[in-house]
Amino acid sequence: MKAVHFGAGNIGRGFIGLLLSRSGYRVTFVDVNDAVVEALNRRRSYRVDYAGSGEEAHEVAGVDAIHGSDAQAVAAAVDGADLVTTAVGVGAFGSIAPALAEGIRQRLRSGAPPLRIMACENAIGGSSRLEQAVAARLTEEERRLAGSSVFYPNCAVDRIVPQQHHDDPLRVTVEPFCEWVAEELPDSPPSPGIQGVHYVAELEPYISRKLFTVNTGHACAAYYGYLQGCGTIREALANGTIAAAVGGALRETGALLVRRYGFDESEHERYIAVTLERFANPRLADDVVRVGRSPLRKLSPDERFVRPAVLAYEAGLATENLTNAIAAAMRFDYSEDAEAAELQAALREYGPGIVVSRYMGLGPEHPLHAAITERYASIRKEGRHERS
Ligand SMILES: NC(=O)c1ccc[n+]([C@@H]2O[C@H](COP(=O)([O-])OP(=O)(O)OC[C@H]3O[C@@H](n4cnc5c(N)ncnc54)[C@H](O)[C@@H]3O)[C@@H](O)[C@H]2O)c1
Ligand SMILES: O=P(O)(O)OC[C@@H](O)[C@@H](O)[C@H](O)[C@H](O)CO
Repeated sequence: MKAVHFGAGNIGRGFIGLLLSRSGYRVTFVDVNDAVVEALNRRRSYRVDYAGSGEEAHEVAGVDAIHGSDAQAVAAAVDGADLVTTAVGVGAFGSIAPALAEGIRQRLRSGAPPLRIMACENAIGGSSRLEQAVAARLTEEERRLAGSSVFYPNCAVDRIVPQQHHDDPLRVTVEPFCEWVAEELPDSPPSPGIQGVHYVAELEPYISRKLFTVNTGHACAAYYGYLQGCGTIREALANGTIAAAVGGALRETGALLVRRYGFDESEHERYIAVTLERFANPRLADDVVRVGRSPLRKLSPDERFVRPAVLAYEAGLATENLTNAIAAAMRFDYSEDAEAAELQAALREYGPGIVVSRYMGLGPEHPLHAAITERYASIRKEGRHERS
């Protein structure tokens, strides 16, 4: 069985590629990082280390890579694939869509069997968004044919894989925990057996629980930590005030998740406790600037802050910790992050009110708008950020 995986980065090598290989797939990575593509093709294998479980390192073998700029080769690989996955970040969908569309076009011509494309990204409806990007590059007739032979199950993937500091560009250290939940689509051929993948009929509760617990809590720790000059998430959580703010935000999203999806309250408390233990893993140095990366994406309406805050507000639940964390995120001025630079430029040029309306979709009439802008005015950067 052949899998084509877009994005040979941290989660691509440390989670998706690893599980696919363990499940018997020959994995071809597609990436735009020259050094990673060259090393994968030269060595055909890489090593995954586990931070802290006593579990032995795993050698992922039988892999190769195609450079993303070689659109013809990428399309041919998609044409010959049994499965396609991605972990490139949703911002890169526009650049992988043309070669994916060409690969699908070739499959339609050759009468290839049905194909599943799973976007393993942190996003609600990630695969559906990729489907839209690909569909925009197909003709109406191709879209009709692809509609019954190319399937895009949405996914929730969870494993903390920090920025790597190995000399070897392929070696990757991951936390032992992992979870991959995928949608079982009606009217599609049976889902492939992939070790560790849990199929569900309805993904929304799972992606919401993951994004609004793991990622909301992570982002809170990152933005407050950054403001206090912390280098890592673990360091941020050692600060009692930050830990309390993260706990407060997770109580707010927790109340929403329990109310909206019927999760058992005590089981959800356990889920939060496990999440916080994972953040504090002493063998994993996770930089606040990695976790806080791309703040405009994280502050967008369907993401980890604004969506739970709006839904909680509409349900009559507390939102104070979430709105405070949004204000902290607006102070993320890490100059090496392009979105942080854009956010700070917009704040300077238009002011916080316009930024909240434009990027978060919360107009001045929304009660959360004033809560965020008032809190933003009182939050200051206290420390100088030190990278780990
Ligand atoms: N790292 C984690 O802890 C983690 C966990 C769960 C989900 N995710 C999600 O996985 C995705 C990737 O995150 P990551 O941490 O692995 O990031 P990363 O930067 O380590 O990896 C992304 C990879 O995609 C490649 N890429 C970018 N544009 C590309 C293109 N046009 N074509 C081919 N390759 C391209 C990059 O070169 C890089 O190797 C994101 O959506 C992230 O939210 C990350
Ligand atoms: O990948 P992002 O930028 O959406 O979020 C940063 C981290 O919160 C994220 O990568 C987590 O480590 C991951 O989602 C854990 O499963």
